[in-house]
Amino acid sequence: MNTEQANKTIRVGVLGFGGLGQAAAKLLAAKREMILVAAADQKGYAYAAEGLNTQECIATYQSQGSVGYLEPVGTLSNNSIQDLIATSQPVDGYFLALPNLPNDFIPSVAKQFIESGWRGVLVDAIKRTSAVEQLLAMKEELQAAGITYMTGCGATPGLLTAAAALAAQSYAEIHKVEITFGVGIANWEAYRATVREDIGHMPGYTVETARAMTDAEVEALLDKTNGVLTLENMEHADDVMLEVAGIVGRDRVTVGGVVDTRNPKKPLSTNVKVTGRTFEGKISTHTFTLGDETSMAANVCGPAFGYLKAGRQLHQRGIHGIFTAAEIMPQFVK
Ligand SMILES: NC(=O)c1ccc[n+]([C@@H]2O[C@H](COP(=O)([O-])OP(=O)(O)OC[C@H]3O[C@@H](n4cnc5c(N)ncnc54)[C@H](O)[C@@H]3O)[C@@H](O)[C@H]2O)c1
Repeated sequence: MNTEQANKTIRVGVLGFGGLGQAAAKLLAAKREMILVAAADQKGYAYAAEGLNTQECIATYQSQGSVGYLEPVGTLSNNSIQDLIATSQPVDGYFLALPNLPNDFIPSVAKQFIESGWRGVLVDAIKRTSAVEQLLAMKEELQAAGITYMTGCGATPGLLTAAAALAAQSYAEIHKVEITFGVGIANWEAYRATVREDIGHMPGYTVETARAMTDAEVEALLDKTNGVLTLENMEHADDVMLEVAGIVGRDRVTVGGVVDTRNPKKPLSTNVKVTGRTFEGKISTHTFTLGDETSMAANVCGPAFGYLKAGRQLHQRGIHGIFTAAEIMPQFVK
């Protein structure tokens, strides 16, 4: 890499190295414009200015439980995010692939960044309306800290919310936005936080009860449903994001889906339907459907880095604060 390329390359960190964090690292390995320099999990972190070796990070995490064991670039720590930020190593932007358990965990990580004096781009794929609302309320603090924060930038919320914002342009009035997702994963342990957070949306469960469940209790619940979770009327941030973007009131946005935790095949095609009235008075529905061959990981991590690139451009123009996936176009990462 020559000096000019090195200056243009965006140095990225991934916080959380579970299902999505590892997928993010794999995705970045094939990119030229971004390089993975930092990764953190619950027990440690790794940093390499010239770029981390994705295979080694994944192998170390899977065999020893933390990237902190990676020689010679890893450090074990029970306060990995705080310690990583404190090393003052240059990182332009972070993807927060962390569990949002409890429901204010990711906002509390954003606060750590604000207090540290670090300046750059943060991207999350957070799902709950109330969590995005906590972050939106931090707008002025983020602005003052020189941070450009992109929230709700995964698949849903994220790619599908952005598709709804685009589809809405045909209409004079939007009547409803309906998001239906199908997720197929081979085993629930690959995406523990995602599955636990989904259980938190089921009748009779909350974020707290889902968080407190042991692995055996999660298994027992999944045994009863043959591994399938059916989710309806979820508290999903697509609603507040489309409302804040001025597109449609949150009461007109619904999100639900089916997650099969025992089969990588999607149980149904993920789609968003946007119904409205055109200026000529015609009622119509646009439908945007994701290809069944694309995985949840591809549909979350691709947009997350697309929004990180867009956030970087805003940051370089001195535009700080917080933006959602419904307000900004992601930039394709080469
Ligand atoms: N918007 C979307 O479309 C979308 C889709 C799927 C998942 N998600 C979200 O992505 C997030 C990650 O999900 P996952 O299934 O990959 O999680 P996971 O459970 O597989 O991995 C979580 C990782 O975070 C690390 N971690 C936990 N606490 C930590 C701490 N205090 N400090 C540092 N690291 C810590 C763990 O060690 C682990 O590496 C979840 O919040 C999920 O809801 C969003």
